[in-house]
Amino acid sequence: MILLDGKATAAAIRSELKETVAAKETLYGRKPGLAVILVGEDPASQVYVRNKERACENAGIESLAYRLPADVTQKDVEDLIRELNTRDDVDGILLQLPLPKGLDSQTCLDLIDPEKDVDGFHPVNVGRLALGLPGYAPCTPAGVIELLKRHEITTSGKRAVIIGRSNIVGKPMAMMLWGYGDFANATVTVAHSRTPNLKELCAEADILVAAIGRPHFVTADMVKEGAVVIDVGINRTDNGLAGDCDFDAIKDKVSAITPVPGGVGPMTIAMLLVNTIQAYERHNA
Ligand SMILES: Nc1nc2c(c(=O)[nH]1)N[C@@H](CN(C=O)c1ccc(C(=O)N[C@@H](CCC(=O)O)C(=O)O)cc1)CN2
Ligand SMILES: [Mg+2]
Repeated sequence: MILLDGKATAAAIRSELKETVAAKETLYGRKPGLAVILVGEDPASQVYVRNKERACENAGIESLAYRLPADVTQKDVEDLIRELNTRDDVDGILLQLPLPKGLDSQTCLDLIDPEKDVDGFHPVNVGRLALGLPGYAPCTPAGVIELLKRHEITTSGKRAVIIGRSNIVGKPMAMMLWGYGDFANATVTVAHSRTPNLKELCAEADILVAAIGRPHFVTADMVKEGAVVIDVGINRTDNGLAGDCDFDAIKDKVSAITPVPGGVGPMTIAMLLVNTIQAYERHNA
């Protein structure tokens, strides 16, 4: 069994990026800039934003954090995005999700300049991904692809099952597994809470991606012998962080598996840096 160590892989990517940034900074005369908007006090979001700021700092990216109170108006968030769109020192803009109740995240995401949309959530970038055009891919599924690539796991001709159909993970993951650059060509099924015979379906998967948000949902009987299992779940339980997969029960059955923590999560942040540097290069082109 190969442990798909996202923490180590992300660290390797981050150190490669640090060199790229140092070289580009000399060329362009300024550091890349990432604006991060965090609204409210959600504890998990605070952790992720802090980790993003730290990762930026280590890579030589200027991070500009905007921490807004939970009772901020929709208009104030929108005005901030409009201002960041015009700023020359800001290459990437990200709005940490979820937003507190009462704020409309899609309206905010729609306002982000697609060229600065390093999360890949703007409809233009979603469309570009669907069409196989250059753009920004969402960081979590992009991190999964990068983790597979760096472990020389191919997907061509394989059967992939994704559990979960979110805009952040399930939908873009499907698009990327069936065709993303020179990678992919999997046959993809997107399953969800109303999929009949879910266990049997999952048990046919060569690649199983769990992104359903339920601790230890994927049990040994749902996993094919020798499958590659990608656990995207990060569930906070009384016993600490738990993935969507029952790691201990399935680890001896699989050929490769991501741990939680230390799997897909750190890759998400590494891919955010990749997208930000890409935005910086395009901005300076
Ligand atoms: N604007 C965005 N919002 C959200 C995204 C996103 O990509 N863009 N994804 C998730 C949260 N997320 C990044 O924002 C994220 C989640 C988890 C991790 C991570 O490194 N997890 C660690 C565990 C850390 C912990 O919780 O203690 C791990 O898995 O090892 C990074 C980023 C939703 N919102
Ligand atoms: Mg991200």
